[in-house]
Amino acid sequence: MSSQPSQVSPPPTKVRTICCIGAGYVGGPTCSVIALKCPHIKVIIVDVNPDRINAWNSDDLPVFEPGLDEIVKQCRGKNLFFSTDIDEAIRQSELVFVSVNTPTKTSGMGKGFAADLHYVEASTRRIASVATSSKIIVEKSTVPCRTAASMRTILDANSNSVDEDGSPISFQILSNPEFLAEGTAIRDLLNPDRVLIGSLDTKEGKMAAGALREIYENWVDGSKIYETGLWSSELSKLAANALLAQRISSINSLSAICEATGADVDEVAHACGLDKRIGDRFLKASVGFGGSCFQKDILNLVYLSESLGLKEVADYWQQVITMNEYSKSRFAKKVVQTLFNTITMKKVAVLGFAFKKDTGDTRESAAITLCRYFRQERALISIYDPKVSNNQIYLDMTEPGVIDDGAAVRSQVAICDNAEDACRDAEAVVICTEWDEFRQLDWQRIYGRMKKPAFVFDGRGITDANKLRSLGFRVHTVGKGPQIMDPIWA
Ligand SMILES: NC(=O)c1ccc[n+]([C@@H]2O[C@H](COP(=O)([O-])OP(=O)(O)OC[C@H]3O[C@@H](n4cnc5c(N)ncnc54)[C@H](O)[C@@H]3O)[C@@H](O)[C@H]2O)c1
Ligand SMILES: O=c1ccn([C@@H]2O[C@H](COP(=O)(O)OP(=O)(O)O[C@H]3O[C@H](CO)[C@@H](O)[C@H](O)[C@H]3O)[C@@H](O)[C@H]2O)c(=O)[nH]1
Repeated sequence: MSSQPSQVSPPPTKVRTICCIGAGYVGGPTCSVIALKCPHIKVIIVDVNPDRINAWNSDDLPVFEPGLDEIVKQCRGKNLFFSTDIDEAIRQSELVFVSVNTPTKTSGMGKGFAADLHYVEASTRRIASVATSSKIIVEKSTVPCRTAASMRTILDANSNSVDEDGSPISFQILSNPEFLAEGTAIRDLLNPDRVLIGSLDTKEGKMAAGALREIYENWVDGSKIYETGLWSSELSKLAANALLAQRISSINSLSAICEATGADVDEVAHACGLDKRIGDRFLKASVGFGGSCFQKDILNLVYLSESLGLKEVADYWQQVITMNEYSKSRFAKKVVQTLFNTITMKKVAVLGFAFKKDTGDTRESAAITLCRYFRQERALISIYDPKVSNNQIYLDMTEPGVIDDGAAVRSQVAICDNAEDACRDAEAVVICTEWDEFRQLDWQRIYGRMKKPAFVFDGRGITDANKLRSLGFRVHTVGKGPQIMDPIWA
């Protein structure tokens, strides 16, 4: 060690070891793909939750994603490690991804809107306190615009370390938001539309961005890697989710007009999507969007706009959420009204509980909202989902803070091993998730075992309504013209 502290040690330019703080839906798959594509890099994924880490180290991974198992099995123990030793992983790494949860705040200032950043802050403080060499810190979590500035302040104020040459260590912060969608995470990670890297416009900032770019270039074409300023990168993540969710709320608002007029929302979406300026993707009418991101990130954008004094902007984006709530409640009301205005003690089968197909994730799933409506109406609910665990369903159905609600839920909600069992003796089938297996159900057999009249409420537009009607069902599909025009229904 030299006696005179020299200049601040610059950010690393070569990355040999990566630490990812947060072994969740993003950190796990993202860093597993990095390990797969960069065999020369050691990747350590860490978490405060030992159960999660144990699951990552087992045959039963905590996240279901098509293709993920194979990648983890191929890399685990070679250059991919899952650990609870966060400090050691930070120390070993030149680059640290912060991929922790940023849920909506449930109390205090900004309650119900602002992102709760305390997991990000805790991770940042931990990095500052244990690092003994300069590092690149990468915001992977979705965060409000200018979070990197707070992280930088915390890092600079809390790190007194010098590296092995006696130079004070430094941190460069990058924003590298993740755009994967659940259910297609591995496909999205292997072939992303773009990789966004935000950095400060300084020599050190650009060097750090270059080091991260080099990692992605092991499998992503350089032309797809877009470097921007830090604040643009942070805001782009919120903006992308807001624009995507806005499309769904737009088509769902039109589905209400379709139902009232006899227009068909799929035809309307197709006709509009043929215009290249609009495009045909992400225009599938549904019972409402779910997932851990859309609502949270829009609320975050609403809060940001309000904090900046931009009330009209906040109101504009808030409407996307309002329309989504309306879509769910409109659909639930349709079920109750159609079943002669009461579902008390009637058996309602709910097919699908995940927020979309090919995931076991239920966060903000429309099925939760619908089932809660049905519970309030005192229906008997039988649920089937191919991937969601029974415990998760019971957890989601239980009202927090209500005494003995767990027992009440179990007396009102049954969980079945397959769709046909869920539908047996039911008065209505409600399709909440577009699982492929629901497209191939034996509807004739299901009809034979249901109470009559037998109703199907298709919240995802995946059934052949005319075929079902020919079997005797009465069918409501979201966004499909008025039932008064259907002679069987009338
Ligand atoms: N889920 C998605 O599809 C998706 C996609 C893109 C971006 N994002 C964003 O990525 C972030 C992570 O989302 P997720 O779905 O992976 O969340 P998650 O809840 O599945 O995982 C976060 C993990 O971080 C861990 N953690 C929290 N604080 C920690 C700390 N101080 N030290 C170590 N571990 C800690 C938690 O225990 C948890 O396992 C969020 O900001 C989210 O908005 C999510
Ligand atoms: O045309 C559509 C498309 C989607 N959905 C619903 O919208 C929700 C969200 O779907 P999707 O966006 O496919 O899944 P997420 O995993 O929530 O991914 C979104 O949120 C992630 C977290 O920020 C981003 O990284 C992704 O780019 C963004 O698509 C689900 O309930 C879908 O059923 C519709 O109702 N109609």
